[in-house]
Amino acid sequence: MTILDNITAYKLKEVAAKKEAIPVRLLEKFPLFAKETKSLAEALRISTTGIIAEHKRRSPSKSVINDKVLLHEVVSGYELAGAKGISVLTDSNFFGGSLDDLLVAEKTVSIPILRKEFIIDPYQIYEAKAYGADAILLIAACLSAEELKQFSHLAKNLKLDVLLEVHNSEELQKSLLPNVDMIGVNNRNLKNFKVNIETSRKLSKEIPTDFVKISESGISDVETIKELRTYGFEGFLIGENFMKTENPGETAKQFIEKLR
Ligand SMILES: O=P(O)(O)OC[C@@H](O)[C@@H](O)c1c[nH]c2ccccc12
Repeated sequence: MTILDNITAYKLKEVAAKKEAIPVRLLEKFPLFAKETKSLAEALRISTTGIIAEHKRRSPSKSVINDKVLLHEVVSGYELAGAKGISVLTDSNFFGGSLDDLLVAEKTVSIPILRKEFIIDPYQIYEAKAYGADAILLIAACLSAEELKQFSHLAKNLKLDVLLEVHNSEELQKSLLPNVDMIGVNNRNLKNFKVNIETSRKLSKEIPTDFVKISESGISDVETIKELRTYGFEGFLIGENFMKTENPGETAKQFIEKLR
């Protein structure tokens, strides 16, 4: 069993319980369900820096990253720093996040927000919308080609942007779908947590230009970003490098200034 298998097995149980507590027809009545969403893909396309800054308290690979800072201070700091999108981890069991985090982020910033979650059921896409997300993450390693198709179609119907995450060519081949806006190459292998930026360089050539290319995980210096831009990447998802410091917003600000 890999950690990803553990997480998805846990998610199946979690989602079954949630569906009982708040069925989709109730989610559809949440005030934020009617909110007009903002496109993360568009925001990245017109940006010269392209940073998506992530709020992440802990992770299975690093345990605690930062549980002292307040989410609203982190995300407002990220926005002020010039981030083009905010990623909020909503998984509680493995990452210490919650849907309340998403609500607080939505109240705090006006840039697009990505719900970072292990989505294994369409229910979670309705939930993302009800709690104020503008975009969702789909992970090719957790889903079949048919599920990727169905889930991205549903997200588009709900006016949510789709970031589809891949880690190898095989996953990429089933991910080039019409309702996908952004392809994210995860430099971290979710099966063993090893980080290798080469994954982005290698897969970049196989991603058609109609998708916004995003490089995710393990990015800690601006030189890497400048280099990855030459491979066509327009978005860069950064969590730990900001979160591990006392003032993530300030760290992001100094980082983004060096990119301008
Ligand atoms: O903290 P990092 O190494 O900068 O990585 C951020 C982000 O890419 C990472 O948290 C992530 C990428 N894909 C995921 C899927 C699930 C949970 C987390 C992730």
